[in-house]
Amino acid sequence: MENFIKLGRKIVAVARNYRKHAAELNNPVPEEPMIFLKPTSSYIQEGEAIRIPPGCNRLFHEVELGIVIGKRGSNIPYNHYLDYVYGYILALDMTARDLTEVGLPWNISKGFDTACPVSKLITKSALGDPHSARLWLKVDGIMKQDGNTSDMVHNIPKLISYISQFMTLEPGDVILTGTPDGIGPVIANQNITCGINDVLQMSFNVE
Ligand SMILES: CC(=O)CC(=O)C(=O)O
Ligand SMILES: [Mg+2]
Repeated sequence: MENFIKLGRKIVAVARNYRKHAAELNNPVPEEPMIFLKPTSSYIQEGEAIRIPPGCNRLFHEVELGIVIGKRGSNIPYNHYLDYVYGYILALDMTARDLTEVGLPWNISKGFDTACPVSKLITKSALGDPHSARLWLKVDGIMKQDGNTSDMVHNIPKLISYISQFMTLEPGDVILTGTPDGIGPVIANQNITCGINDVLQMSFNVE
């Protein structure tokens, strides 16, 4: 499972899961988790660059905690969620915001090649409490996002139990848990560095 990318399973992403982020976009906070999919062809790892998709003039960063699923399951009970978590990753849900604003679906605006930069796997023990993890992101060294997973509207057991009512979760699937506030634009030749607690940092250039 260290190599969740090679397994090529699905990326399930959660939208508007932090109140301040929903507010910065003037969006309502959904009562139930709001889910979309990103294709696994959008994965990149450190050493690869983020590429601005054709027609995009407002590419935005979103730093997120990702959950890597370790066991197949559907209708997973809330209290059993941890049995299905293999580990975690730090991820970017890169978003072509001008394409998102054209309307739904978000397949291209959030699914273009390079739209999902990810870290290597973080073990459960290395992360500690996933509901108390600092997520931060800097663009060219300037802090833009500085949030904490304690502010998630729908927590990890809720996300796993909710999603698995509709989609069987499989080993290697990744759930992106939504972004805290502070999202903003990046342009070519800028650098994004982000981190989670003192556990891990990663860095990507925009091409
Ligand atoms: C509209 C969005 O970008 C929603 C999203 O991806 C989020 O993390 O919130
Ligand atoms: Mg997102």
